[in-house]
Amino acid sequence: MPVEGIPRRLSFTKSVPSDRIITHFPQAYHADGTPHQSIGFSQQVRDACSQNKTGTVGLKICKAVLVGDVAVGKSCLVNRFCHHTFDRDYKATIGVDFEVEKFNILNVPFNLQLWDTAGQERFKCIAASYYRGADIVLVAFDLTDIDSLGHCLQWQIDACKSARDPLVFLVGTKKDLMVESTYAQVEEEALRVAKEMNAEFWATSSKNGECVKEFFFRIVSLSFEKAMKGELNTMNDKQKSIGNELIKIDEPPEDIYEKKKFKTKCCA
Ligand SMILES: Nc1nc2c(ncn2[C@@H]2O[C@H](COP(=O)(O)OP(=O)(O)OP(=O)(O)O)[C@@H](O)[C@H]2O)c(=O)[nH]1
Repeated sequence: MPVEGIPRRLSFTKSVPSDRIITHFPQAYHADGTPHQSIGFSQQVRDACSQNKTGTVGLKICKAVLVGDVAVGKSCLVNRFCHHTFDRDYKATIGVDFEVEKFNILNVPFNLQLWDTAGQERFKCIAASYYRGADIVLVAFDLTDIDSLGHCLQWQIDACKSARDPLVFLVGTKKDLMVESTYAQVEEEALRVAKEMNAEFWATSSKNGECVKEFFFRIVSLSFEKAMKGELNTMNDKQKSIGNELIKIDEPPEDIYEKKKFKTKCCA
């Protein structure tokens, strides 16, 4: 099925499952919990996608690392999104696990590489070696454990050390275990921490799936928009430098004038 409003000529949709096609910009979880104010893909990005001027974006893999305290629910979050499963038994992650998810955004292929790291102290060294070059840092905490929220800033600092100006998200897990009144208090504190981290806040449940798909669609869409804008800037810079080269070629080099002057002088 072609995506509505998007040309048929590209058939990337075929290699991507139908539930990984993004045609609309997903909204933030909480209006006060995000540093990203845009409510849609920019016109510049939409135009580039519809004209198939996407450069190398479709070939790149966007790297996301998921960090946070032990047993906050990182692996469950990944498994809910990638495999639609939930395991109530705790199995510690040894070092790291990773998944690759293929998306189609505005008819452009976009790949997400998701690194699920171990929260246990003894694996921290191994896990940290996978932070390098991350485009996205996801810091998870357990909504029922306020201490895990308190450690998020440090997780962010550690993960961002070797990342490349990443988008940062603060994600609360196990929302199904919260009663409304307690949740409201935790959310207030989480919004404060998110602001301090310049991160976008989300609250999810891997048990019942609440907001899990929306969360991943949001991170991948923001990342796509950022990658596209970077690519368009690079393409503009290249065009400008080609333009400058042409101007240089049009103008005769200075020494031609010098030779002419010399000739005139000799003939006179
Ligand atoms: N009720 C409920 N339990 C959850 C949820 N997410 C995770 N859990 C439980 O929390 C425990 C830990 O989950 P994991 O996903 O293994 O935690 P982790 O953060 O990956 O742990 P490490 O790999 O040790 O860092 C498991 O017993 C899960 O079943 C959730 O959304 N709701």
